[in-house]
Amino acid sequence: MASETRPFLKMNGLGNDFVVWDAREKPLLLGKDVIAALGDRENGIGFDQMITVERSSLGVDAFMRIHNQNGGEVSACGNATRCIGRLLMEEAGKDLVTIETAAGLLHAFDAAGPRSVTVDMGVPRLQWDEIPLAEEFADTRAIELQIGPIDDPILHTPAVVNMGNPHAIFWVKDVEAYDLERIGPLLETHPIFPECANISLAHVFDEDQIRVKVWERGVGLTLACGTAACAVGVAAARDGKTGRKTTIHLPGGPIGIEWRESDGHVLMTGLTEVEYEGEIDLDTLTWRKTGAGDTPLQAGAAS
Ligand SMILES: N[C@@H](CCC[C@H](N)C(=O)O)C(=O)O
Repeated sequence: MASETRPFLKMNGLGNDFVVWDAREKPLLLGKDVIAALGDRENGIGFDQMITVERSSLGVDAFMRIHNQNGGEVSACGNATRCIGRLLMEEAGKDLVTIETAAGLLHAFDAAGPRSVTVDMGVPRLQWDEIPLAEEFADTRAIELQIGPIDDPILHTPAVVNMGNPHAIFWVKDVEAYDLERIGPLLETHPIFPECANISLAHVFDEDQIRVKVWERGVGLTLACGTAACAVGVAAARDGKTGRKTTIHLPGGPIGIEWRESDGHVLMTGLTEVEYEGEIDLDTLTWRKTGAGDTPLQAGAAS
């Protein structure tokens, strides 16, 4: 029997990278172990998330399925929504598309600047049981972690926000002063988070400018996380640390966040990039590059 070869695209949003499959015509079902093997950076293609574009049962532009590098399926990915939004807009020649996700319908539209896309990520959920947390907290701006894995009082009082997925934000003096690779896994799996959580360290360094490092649930350290950027922007404004429009500076670059006053929606704007085209033999999991990606942007062209 002939082996099955499938084309894919490798993309990223500020370094948060994805393998993207088009499964609208031909479904693609991969097991957790296969996804984790493909996501492995040493022996596989290597990615933070695997994104499967499927037909929407609601009749919008597409459904986007998201798997973390460890093979677990999750509901939200901000950077991938911008990347898939760009692909669908280019394909249809439109400047606004609607993407169905497990977390709801999201609208993506062309932002000013080449390859820059804005996504309306909807309304953040802020109640303790919406995060979700394992016990009740009236105020989610700073919850008390009773069992702290780390001997540092600052790391016991995160703000928590759900942006379609759970986020905990630890306000620190300097994000560089912490070994996030060591503390990230302990905080991600803290018993207060029944579904685990994405962990951000954040500090405001100038007016409405926030430096952030993220340990992603099911992935690890990442160059950028769109939903974390949204969650940090919301947590900062809620706390009066910033206004409602912020720039979140991640290791991979800046993301613009607006927590819109009129309707409480969070708008996220940032760059997208096609790295290369590839194809994979699904029987042997051997893969190769088949085409080039975006040409580098001129210095100063990004916005
Ligand atoms: N990289 C993403 C978030 C991906 C999902 C996350 N790791 C989770 O488990 O919730 C983003 O850009 O938002």
